Amino acid sequence: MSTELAPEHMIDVQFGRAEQHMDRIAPGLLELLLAPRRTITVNLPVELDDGTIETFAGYRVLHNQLLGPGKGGIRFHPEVSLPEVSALAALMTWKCALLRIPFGGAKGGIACNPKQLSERERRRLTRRFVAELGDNIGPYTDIPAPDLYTDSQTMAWVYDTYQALHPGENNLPVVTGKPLAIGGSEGRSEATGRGCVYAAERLLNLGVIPQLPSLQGARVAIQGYGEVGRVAGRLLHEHGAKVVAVSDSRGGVLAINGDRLDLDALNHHKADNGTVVGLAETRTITNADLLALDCDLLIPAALGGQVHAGNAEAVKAKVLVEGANRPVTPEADDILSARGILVLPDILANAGGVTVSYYEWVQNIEHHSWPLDEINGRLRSRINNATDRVVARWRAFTSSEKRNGACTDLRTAALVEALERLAAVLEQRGVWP
Ligand SMILES: NC(=O)C1=CN([C@@H]2O[C@H](COP(=O)(O)OP(=O)(O)OC[C@H]3O[C@@H](n4cnc5c(N)ncnc54)[C@H](OP(=O)(O)O)[C@@H]3O)[C@@H](O)[C@H]2O)C=CC1
Ligand SMILES: O=C(O)CCC(=O)C(=O)O
Repeated sequence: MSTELAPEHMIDVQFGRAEQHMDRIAPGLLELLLAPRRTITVNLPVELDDGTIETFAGYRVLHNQLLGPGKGGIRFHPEVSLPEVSALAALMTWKCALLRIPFGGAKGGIACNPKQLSERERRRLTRRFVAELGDNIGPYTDIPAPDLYTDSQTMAWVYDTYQALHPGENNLPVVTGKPLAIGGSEGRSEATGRGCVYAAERLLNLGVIPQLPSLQGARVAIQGYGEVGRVAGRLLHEHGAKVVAVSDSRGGVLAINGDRLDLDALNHHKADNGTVVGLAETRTITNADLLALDCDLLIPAALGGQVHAGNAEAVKAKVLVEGANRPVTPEADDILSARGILVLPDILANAGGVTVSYYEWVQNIEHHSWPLDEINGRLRSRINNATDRVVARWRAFTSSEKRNGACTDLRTAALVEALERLAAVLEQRGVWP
């Protein structure tokens, strides 16, 4: 892997860029906001359906608990590694601080190919992972949730395994993103895609791109057609935008004549064929083509490191909305910024998921459930508030900071906003003893 794509490089550079704007906190304490508090590696022997045993590596990183229990998803993917999970855990700390959610950051993952495992194998793998983690997760210490290639069913297995090991307690808040019947929240499965749309809408409404004042008529391309990309596409369509192209791991489709895709037909096609490729009235394109399409909004909603120094010059969108975690490298950030292309950063754009996870956690503790309208209303006001603060800080970056070469993009503004909150809490709490 090139240095540019290394997860620790991305996080270090992003953090360093924010640090240049912060003078209130001692350097030693600032480092505490970068380094993970605890990393766990477990080896998970699992019996496959054919009776053979395979051992999988699993990771859980607790990055920081300054604001509350660690919080973050569990992903299943062949490229899961400890550096990647650590970087994603740091993003969770910064995301929760930015959204003013009383959680710290954490992340987990298992290096596996979920598409080659049966449902029973994935269930055994999940149960073994939770059993190995033991008391290193808990309702008030470290709370998992869904991420790439995990879903509400996976979270039901997490809950059930933890509950079996800790009988007699209210363990519902140990994991979020559960099915509704097992203490899940209304709106959680849609929340990340919905949050992307709310953040993008607010950004445009704040007038940051005069020639694109709203989502109405905006041409959108989406990389990744899973939980995040699919929901973002549908809601953008409902807001009057035109989804012209989407992709998944097998390739992409572009509406013929640049017209909008028929999303109902697309969903049926994906359900029947396992891919978006081959939808009627479309032209097949590659993922590389999709990232370079002439459109207003580009939403990377799949893997990290997709927009990099090698392809950032080809991007033609006016705004990138980071549905995925860390899809744009720092080197690409520089290129996009120099070309006047805005990047709505992951810690804001995809924060809808953890926001509604927080609501699920509160509902579980209160033994209560809130209606969907209330959840979506709370989500919208929290995303709007965070977007307003990020844009205000971005606008306040002075010309002297720009002259001195400090990074003054939306990502840096969001990170400074998050780190200043963490730094203030760190100072108030004091360093033990
Ligand atoms: N779920 C959540 O609540 C949150 C998710 N995120 C981030 O959003 C991103 C997507 O997550 P989510 O939607 O939940 O995941 P899903 O597993 O539901 O969907 C992932 C999608 O990405 C596609 N994909 C995988 N590999 C590639 C590739 N190489 N090129 C193009 N597309 C690819 C998949 O294709 P295929 O369908 O062919 O497998 C699938 O359509 C991740 O980065 C995740 O960390 C961030 C915050 C919260
Ligand atoms: O919902 C959550 O708690 C975390 C979601 C997540 O992993 C993320 O925002 O990247």
